[in-house]
Amino acid sequence: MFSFFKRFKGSKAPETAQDESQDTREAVAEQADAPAAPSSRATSEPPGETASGDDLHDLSEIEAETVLETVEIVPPPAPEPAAKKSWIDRLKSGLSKTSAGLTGIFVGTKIDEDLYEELETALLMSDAGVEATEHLLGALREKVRADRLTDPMQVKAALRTLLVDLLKPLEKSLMLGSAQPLVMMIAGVNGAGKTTSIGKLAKHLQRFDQSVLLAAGDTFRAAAREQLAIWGERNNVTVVAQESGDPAAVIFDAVSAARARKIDVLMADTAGRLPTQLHLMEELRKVKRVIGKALDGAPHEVLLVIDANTGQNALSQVKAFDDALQLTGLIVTKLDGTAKGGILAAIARQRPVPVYFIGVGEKVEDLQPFNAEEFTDAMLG
Ligand SMILES: Nc1nc2c(ncn2[C@@H]2O[C@H](COP(=O)(O)OP(=O)(O)OP(=O)(O)O)[C@@H](O)[C@H]2O)c(=O)[nH]1
Repeated sequence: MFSFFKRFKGSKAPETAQDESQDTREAVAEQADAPAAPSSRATSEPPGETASGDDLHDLSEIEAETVLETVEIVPPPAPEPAAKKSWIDRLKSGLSKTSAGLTGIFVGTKIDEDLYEELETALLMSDAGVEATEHLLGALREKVRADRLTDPMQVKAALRTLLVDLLKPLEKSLMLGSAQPLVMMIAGVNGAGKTTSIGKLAKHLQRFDQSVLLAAGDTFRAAAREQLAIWGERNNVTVVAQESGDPAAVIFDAVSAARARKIDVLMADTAGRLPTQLHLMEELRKVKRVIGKALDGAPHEVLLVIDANTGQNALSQVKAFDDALQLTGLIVTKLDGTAKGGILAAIARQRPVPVYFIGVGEKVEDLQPFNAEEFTDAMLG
């Protein structure tokens, strides 16, 4: 069982350190009026004690010296009653277009060049890309030889192992509690699913007793701001928004508000943009810099949302946004109804940025943590 999120666990900080941290918070809060002013103190905050989750870890048991360890917290919450199908079922049906090309290959056949050729075509059609496809086929041929496999279903099992090995490094749980607020900046091209994913994630975080604040950093599209504001109202999540202006200023204000209100997680939406729009990419870099001025060490997470339908183009997006922003994670949306689920193999091979969540639909429970084994099983049928 994998965890939905992980919680950062550190020692109960000594009183003095807490006081210092408070001073630091106040000092930086004062800078909120001057967004351009450089941070005068480079103190990183000790992990804040979150109001929630105390039932899971008794902090008093932790030794005085700083011990940093990660702890798996509760598994994904039970799906809402309306969601009849389990996550695995939904993942499988979501990925059915991707798996359609791969599942039949191993049935009623023998291990020969035709089998490898068919597999190569299917992997390329799933947008796994040339590099990952060559890597998988080369390793598979080697394994068939070394293990003297004779049954095509054994070859399928070997492929499963290789695919899991390839995808495993992408598996990572989002860590909560390493900072308060934990600041997450979310970027992506237009329509990738940023705003919707932020909404879903906010709901998940609330279920884990995390207080959430949203920053409507998409100042470009009024409708996007309104979409987030309406969503926030309905779900009792505060949204910091401004009529117009600089996204960096909006997000700076939001970070200050999150600090003042002792919010657990701040998610900052940004306007969609193409990596080729260099001035807009520069704007994103500025947003990131300004967040760092509002809070040392922030943003703690820089997430890129990619639409799986865009296949190999999504890989280019990962590379470009990673070069510009040093991404910490990905959210891969719209895996339902795409035949291009193999794109995760391409990402694993060419730019292995961790995949925190995958989306297979529009409902809250359709966004879940990425698990390499589950994903491989759904992909191979
Ligand atoms: N089928 C499906 N649709 C999704 C998924 N994730 C998001 N969507 C839909 O994709 C559309 C675009 O989502 P948004 O969240 O508005 O995308 P955005 O990146 O914020 O778009 P911009 O604000 O234009 O940059 C919406 O209709 C969402 O419901 C998913 O996993 N599966």
